[in-house]
Amino acid sequence: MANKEEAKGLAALRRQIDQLDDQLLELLNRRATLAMEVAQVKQAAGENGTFWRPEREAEVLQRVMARNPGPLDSETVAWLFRELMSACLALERPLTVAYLGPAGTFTQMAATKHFGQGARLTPVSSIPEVFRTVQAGQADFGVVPVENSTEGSVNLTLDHLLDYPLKVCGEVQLRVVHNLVSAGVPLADMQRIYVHYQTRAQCRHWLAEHAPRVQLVEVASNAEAALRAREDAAGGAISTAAAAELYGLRILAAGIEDDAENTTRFLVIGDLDVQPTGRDKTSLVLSSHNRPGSLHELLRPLAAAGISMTRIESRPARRGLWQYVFFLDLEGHAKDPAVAAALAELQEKATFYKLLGTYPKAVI
Ligand SMILES: O=C(O)C(=O)C[C@]1(C(=O)O)C=C[C@@H](O)C=C1
Repeated sequence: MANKEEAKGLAALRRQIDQLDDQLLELLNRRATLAMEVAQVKQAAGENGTFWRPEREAEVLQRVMARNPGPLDSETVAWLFRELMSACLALERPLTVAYLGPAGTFTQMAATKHFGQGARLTPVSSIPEVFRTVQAGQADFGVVPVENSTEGSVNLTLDHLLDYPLKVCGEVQLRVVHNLVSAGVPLADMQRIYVHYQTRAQCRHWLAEHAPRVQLVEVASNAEAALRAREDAAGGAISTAAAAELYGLRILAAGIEDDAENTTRFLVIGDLDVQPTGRDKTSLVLSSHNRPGSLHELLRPLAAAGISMTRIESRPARRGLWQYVFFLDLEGHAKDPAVAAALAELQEKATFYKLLGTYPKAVI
């Protein structure tokens, strides 16, 4: 009897869900039709580049997160709307995105997080290759890792930002979870672990405690580590859960990164000027005279204008001995009047100055 009642209750609820789904379907397609009209407006205005508008997407996400009454949490709502916009954009004009592959890397996860499932993602073999592919017009945008909360900067990305005329059009933050995986061999019998150098550094303590005598073999990416372990009956890998699933490996230990907050920040690179949203960041690179106090003096306009610097990183300039360039991230958009004035002053004082990009802060 109770079961019959339960079935009746369930059927009634499901009828209501079906009704709402019909309404949602209608609304989703009405929204998609509007996005197609937006495409016509862009075309009529003579736009022939990408139709992607990161500032508008950030605004939509912030708006729905702020208005979300629950019980869905705001991050989930933002994920849903990200996918919705991705699907709408694919109807306007599909977007192509090159990322540091192979499939199953954190960079792929970051690219999907930022562009959604509607974008056509292409794995390429290295960070320089991402830059080259975008510069050659073979992809609209590229996604590369730039810094990790445990391990610091990805120098190859910084050096290429300096060398290429591409712009930073966005940032993506991703919680990075590492796993010990294998095709079957348990840790006790493992002779080798394939691991990317950044990952190795992020799991240093775990490896010292759990695998002190296992040989560590360095590979070019987290996904390659999984691929190598698949071919090696005595080898394991540290890799992503996505790569383990993709390549048919077992997860032996999950979440083995030393810092439970371990996060990587990625940059979107391309040839697009992104408009202000009110919650933006600006990235630039500069150098100063090699004199005591000159860096302090160079950065004074920022402090004077109350602009907060979220990051500063020095790298050898690779021209001249002990010459350095400084990578800076600031709060605000380069078009915000206070930021624009401070940047003009910086540019005047610096011996070298390059604006890398000005873009919305990561929303999710
Ligand atoms: O507003 C636009 O410019 C659109 O193209 C519409 C839309 C959306 O679906 O809301 C789609 C893609 C853009 O990246 C931003 C927003």
